[in-house]
Amino acid sequence: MPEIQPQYLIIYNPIAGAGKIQGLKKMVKKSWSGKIGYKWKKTKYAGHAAEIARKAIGRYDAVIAIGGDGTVNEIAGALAGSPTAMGVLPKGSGNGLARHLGIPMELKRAIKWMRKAKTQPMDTLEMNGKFFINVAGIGFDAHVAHRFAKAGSRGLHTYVKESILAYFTYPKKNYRLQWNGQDLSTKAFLISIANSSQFGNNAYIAPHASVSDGKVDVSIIRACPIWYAPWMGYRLFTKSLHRSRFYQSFQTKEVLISCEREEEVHLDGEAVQMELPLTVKLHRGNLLMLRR
Ligand SMILES: Nc1ncnc2c1ncn2[C@@H]1O[C@H](COP(=O)(O)OP(=O)(O)OP(=O)(O)O)[C@@H](O)[C@H]1O
Repeated sequence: MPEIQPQYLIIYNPIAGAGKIQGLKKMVKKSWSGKIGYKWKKTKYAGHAAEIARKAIGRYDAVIAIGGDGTVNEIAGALAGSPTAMGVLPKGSGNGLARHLGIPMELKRAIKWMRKAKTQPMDTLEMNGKFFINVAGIGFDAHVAHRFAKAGSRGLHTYVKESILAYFTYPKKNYRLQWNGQDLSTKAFLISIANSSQFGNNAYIAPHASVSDGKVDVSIIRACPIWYAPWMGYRLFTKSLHRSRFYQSFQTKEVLISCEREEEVHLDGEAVQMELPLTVKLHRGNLLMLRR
């Protein structure tokens, strides 16, 4: 008896990462022909990936995002709670979720990797009712996300430049966090709410996070002296932030975060303005993700 082929819808974001990729369709054809049935759709504007994914529910076995964390956020938000699975072929600048899931960063290898991937439930999150799947934050990283959105150019180079420029003037703020009957007031540089372990580019903000443990990792980076900042950077990229005395974290299903004034936040790296307080809620296992 011939095997039934799974049917995938590929959603391709042409502006993610470094832009157009030569020979992409050929790579998929060569690797998936006879094994996976698929159709292509290209996004035309921000928000388009979510619209396409919503229409694919029940019509395809999985929707595959070719893009970065912004594209993943849109598609995951549309598919969460549905029986249609999702897969990621990384093409962004940071690719935080794809890296956490161990998906090869080279597209050709990732396409081949996807052939043997199986669906597994993973957790998703919301902040004040807005969906996110990888990492959200308030404080310095959110401020950089807002600067990046206005910068006029994209890519890692712009991100690093905006981070350095912002670092010297960014004021630390007082936050209050409430979870599971606990109450913490602290002056912080940033607070991250992480489903996966990293922002992207192997910057591990929550070294021990799992996307399927039913818990979100809340990481607090406290104000540290300026001479210590390069060491914190080293710890971020070597998965050892938890060893720093300026780092604190806890795991929870829900958390309430208050701050002195209206705040810039980011959801999966996208700049968003939100009213305070921030209420974060986790939805256990409500997205089927293609993993190995
Ligand atoms: N055709 C398009 N024109 C303009 N914007 C688009 C288009 N298609 C998608 N977008 C938007 O592009 C933005 C960036 O995409 P994405 O986040 O996937 O890439 P990236 O920023 O390079 O990667 P990462 O988030 O991993 O760093 C998303 O917010 C998405 O909504």
